[in-house]
Amino acid sequence: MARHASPVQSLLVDGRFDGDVYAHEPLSRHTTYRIGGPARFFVRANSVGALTGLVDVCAAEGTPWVVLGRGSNVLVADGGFPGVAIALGRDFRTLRFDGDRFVVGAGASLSSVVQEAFKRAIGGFEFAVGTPGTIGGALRMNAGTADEWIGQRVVSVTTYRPGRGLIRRRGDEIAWGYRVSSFAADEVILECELAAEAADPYRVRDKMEGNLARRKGCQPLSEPTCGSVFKNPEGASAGRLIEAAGCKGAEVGGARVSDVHGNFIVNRGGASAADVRALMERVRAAVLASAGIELAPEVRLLGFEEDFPATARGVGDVSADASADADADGVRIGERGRAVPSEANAVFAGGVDGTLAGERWRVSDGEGRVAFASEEHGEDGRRG
Ligand SMILES: NC(=O)C1=CN([C@@H]2O[C@H](COP(=O)(O)OP(=O)(O)OC[C@H]3O[C@@H](n4cnc5c(N)ncnc54)[C@H](OP(=O)(O)O)[C@@H]3O)[C@@H](O)[C@H]2O)C=CC1
Ligand SMILES: C=C(O[C@H]1[C@H](O)[C@@H](CO)O[C@H](OP(=O)(O)OP(=O)(O)OC[C@H]2O[C@@H](n3ccc(=O)[nH]c3=O)[C@H](O)[C@@H]2O)[C@@H]1NC(C)=O)C(=O)O
Repeated sequence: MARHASPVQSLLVDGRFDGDVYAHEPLSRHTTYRIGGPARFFVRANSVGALTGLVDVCAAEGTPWVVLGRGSNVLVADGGFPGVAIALGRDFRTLRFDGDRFVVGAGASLSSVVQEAFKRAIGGFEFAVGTPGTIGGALRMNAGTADEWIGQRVVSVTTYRPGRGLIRRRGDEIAWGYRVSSFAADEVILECELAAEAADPYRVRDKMEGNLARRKGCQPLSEPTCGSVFKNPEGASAGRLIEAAGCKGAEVGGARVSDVHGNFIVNRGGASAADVRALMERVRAAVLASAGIELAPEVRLLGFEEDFPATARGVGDVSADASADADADGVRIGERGRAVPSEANAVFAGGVDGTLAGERWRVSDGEGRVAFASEEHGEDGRRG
């Protein structure tokens, strides 16, 4: 080990760290856009202990870190990300049916839940058919359509926040808005329970087939994209505005505004992040000029030095975004439950036992700090 290794490096090069560690890993390998420069470290954390130990060390050391799902809604800068990009491995990929609910690890794919619901004739997940990404990403973004979103199905979510520990909230204690939720910026979603209600299997199948056919008809699903680039402005459609502004087919380098759907920018092969970003700016300016509407990005930008203009309010800070929206627009968020300070929701504080990622664990003190009762993994996530 290098003499001057930082605590983060020491942890990651330790052979007992429960996960896979890649130094200078190109994030283009981990995004659906196939775009993005290297992360200083790309880490697949396989257990709760490994994950919490890692984010604690990053937070203490001031090393930037981010949690990625399938990279389906992110544009990573060509220069990469100078910190630790964390993906959720083994223990976070679980999916269990528990009578009236699914218990799902945040690293499981959204589509695995949709398929399991289909097999068991459970309704309420048909809207997500064909939607990429993990459950963690879906909860963070409150994935969905205009009428249905994942937050509606949430019974509870368990998260980890450095300095606060494990937090479990009921679904109605979380603010769910349009493509936004009230989790704090440094909160990692670990696991959730989703309501599973029996439904007519034929209706489930028909609804899924209808949604998939509609999506195939109007989205460039076979090309590398990040899904919708911009959020729909209140009462309007970003795709329609972009088409009306004459931007369909516009290109910068290898990036092109899809001919199929105006709100998709496709990587035609070899597009750089700078190409996509420049095209986003061009589209934003064109819509502002033609319709007087400022489009805000739905895609998350990672590793860029300058914020995209419309993200100036709380970049990457969904909780700031959500509470601001909740105040400004009680209909979209407020009526579905306001965010409650996380301290009030640390239901496991005080030593209450629970299960997480299939292991028994408990919280050791009233501060919400975690200590694992698990025999398999120690407190710092290293194999015993
Ligand atoms: N309808 C559609 O066709 C499409 C929908 N999508 C949706 O976009 C979302 C992207 O999912 P995915 O590819 O997994 O995510 P990404 O890898 O794209 O990550 C996007 C952001 O999600 C947050 N995130 C991901 N996992 C976690 C976690 N466990 N805990 C906390 N935050 C997390 C991070 O936000 P932060 O930076 O704030 O930490 C991250 O920057 C999904 O909801 C997907 O369904 C994406 C493309 C198309
Ligand atoms: C793709 C994503 O989510 C999608 C999700 O798949 C679909 C499924 O209902 O609904 C949203 O798209 P959307 O609002 O663009 O839905 P669409 O039905 O395709 O378009 C809305 C309206 O705009 C029109 N439209 C769309 C594109 C276009 O180039 N021109 C146009 O006129 C359509 O004809 C339709 O009347 C989500 N996008 C946003 C920003 O909310 C994503 O999150 O990444």
